[in-house]
Order: sequence, then structure tokens, then C-alpha cells
Amino acid sequence: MTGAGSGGLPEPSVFRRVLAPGKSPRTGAGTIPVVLESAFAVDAPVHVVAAALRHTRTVTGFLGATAERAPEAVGELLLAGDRFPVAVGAGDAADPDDAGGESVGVGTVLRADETGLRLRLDSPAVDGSALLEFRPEERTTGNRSRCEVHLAGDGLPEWLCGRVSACLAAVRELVSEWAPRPVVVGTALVEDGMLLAQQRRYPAHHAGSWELPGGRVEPGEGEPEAVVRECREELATEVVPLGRVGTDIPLSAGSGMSLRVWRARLAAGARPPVPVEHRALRWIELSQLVGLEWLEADRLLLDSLRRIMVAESGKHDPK
Ligand SMILES: Nc1nc2c([nH]c(=O)n2[C@H]2C[C@H](O)[C@@H](COP(=O)(O)OP(=O)(O)OP(=O)(O)O)O2)c(=O)[nH]1
Repeated sequence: MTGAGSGGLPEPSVFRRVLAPGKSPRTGAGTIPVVLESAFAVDAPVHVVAAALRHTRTVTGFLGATAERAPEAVGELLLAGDRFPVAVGAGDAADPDDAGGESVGVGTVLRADETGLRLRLDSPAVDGSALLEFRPEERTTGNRSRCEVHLAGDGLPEWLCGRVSACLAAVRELVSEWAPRPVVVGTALVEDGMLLAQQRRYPAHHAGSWELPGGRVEPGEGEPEAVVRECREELATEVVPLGRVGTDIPLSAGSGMSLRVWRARLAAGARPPVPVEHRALRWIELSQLVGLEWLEADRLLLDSLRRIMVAESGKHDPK
């Protein structure tokens, strides 16, 4: 990978364009396949950057650059399996409403989680498939956390490079808007490959839905401390936080908060969790994960939660 300087946005000109060995330039519709390798730095923690990289409107708007056709993706953040239309051609990369070309391809999300965003672009105009990947990596110096986003692409049409650059500028803006948000911590408590979920009793619009134990981080409190306190209050037990899981999830428009999940285990000798404030608790097996009626925000974390459940159980993922 090639570093693109400290904090500078990668202009199309700084993308290293290399024809992949053994490949020859494809012809037609101005498509020259490009192998793209680049990196740029953002002054924000990786879980915030990874969230912005999967923001549906930003990614589909800039990369798809087609205003008329709504993406099939319905969530605020992209999920693996989502698909969206892509107008093929030059257009104005800075304007998501300017579709450019006339022919339409399809973008498919192959992965959208804390490890990054991986997309496939299928269109007759690119003569098959092109792959594009954004991979955020944390770089910590002292107590300052910044993120390096590595870009990789294979078989990219030339016109897509300008859109990638415009998309990254929009991601950067989103990051500066999201980074200072107050945080609600959620706890992914996994024991023997099973995840603890709790069913809300209130407010009315959340009652009956399932969520992870947690709540708002108090002023002056660290996130791991908030995880321990909330589990004491809600489950009457002691947990040990182990690290973050998934990307941040921006909570619904009015709240201005982000959900940030920590993985945890029960402390040695801790009492079994009981529902103090909630209607019910349930230890969820892998096969029950998707079918549960989760709060909408939690649904966007299921791929990441599945991964830690599989790792804990030592089983093969049947998905
Ligand atoms: N705790 C938690 N909150 C979640 C999850 N998913 C999700 O959308 N939320 C939302 C619901 C609420 O709008 C907000 C946090 O509310 P909360 O009621 O748990 O927070 P809290 O304990 O600090 O609040 P309070 O009851 O003391 O007033 O985050 C989740 O998995 N766990």
C-alpha cells in the first residue's frame, strides 16, 4: 500500500494506477481497468471512520451517482448483501445527483463492518466485475487515536476514481460530525458461544424489542467503566470488558448519539445475570440471532456479533 501523506485527501492523481500483471486494457466506454492502491489519514478513531465508510446515502450517492434509482439497501448503514444501482460514465464526481453515463450497473456490498467496506461493481461497461475496498486501520500515538484508510481496487473503470475521491471527502465530513457525539455503550456478553439479549419494557415504541445491556456514558466516565456500571444496574452482575465490537451505529436522527458495543465476559465468581429493569433476558444461540426482534440499530451489528459468537464457540459458522 502507498501512503498518501498526512491527512491529505487522495485526489485521483495520487492513486497509484497499475495495470494488474497479465491483464490488458479493456476497451469500450472509456474503461481502463485500474489497480488502485492508496491510503489517507483521518483524525478520528477507527470505529467512527468505519461507520462513516458504510453510510448508505454517502456511498450509494457518490459511487452510484444516480439520483433516480433508489438503492435496495434500506438501512442507514450498508450491510453485506445490499445492492445499489450505479450509473456508468464520467458525470460530475462532486455531485451525487449528476449521474454521468446512461448505462446502469449494480454495486453489491460484500462486507460492511469494522474491518471495512468491500464492494463489487458489475456492469457490461466494465467487462465483468470490478472490486473496491476501503480498509480502516487504527494508529495510536500516546492517547491520540487516528485512522488510516487503505484503498484497494481491481479492474476499476477510470471514471470511478473521481467518484471514490468525492466519496472520501464526504466520509471525512461525516466523521467530523459523528466523532464528538455522546456514546451509548452496549455490552456483547458472550458465554459458551451464546449472547445475552434483554427485552425492553419501555418506552412504548421500544417495548418488546431486544437489545444489548448498556446505556449512556456519564460525563467523566470511561466506556469500559460505563459497561461495568450498566451491567451492575441492569443485570445485577459483574462483567469484564474485553474490547470494542463492530462499527459505531448512529442512533435515530433526534437522539444525536452513537451506539458503541463492547465485548465482555462474566467476571470470575459473578452471579448469573437477572433482568432488573427489563422484561426478560435470553441467552441467544447463533441460530436464533437473526430471528430475534432486535432494535433497528442492533440489527446493523449482527454480522459482527455473529463473528464473536462463532469465535467463542469454536464452531464453524453455518451461515
Ligand atoms: N442500552 C442500549 N441502548 C440501545 C441499544 N440499541 C439502541 O438503539 N439503543 C438506544 C435506546 C435508547 O434510545 C438509547 C439508550 O437508552 P438507555 O435507556 O439504555 O440508556 P440509559 O440507561 O443511559 O438511560 P436511562 O434509562 O437511565 O434514562 O440507545 C442497545 O443495544 N442497548
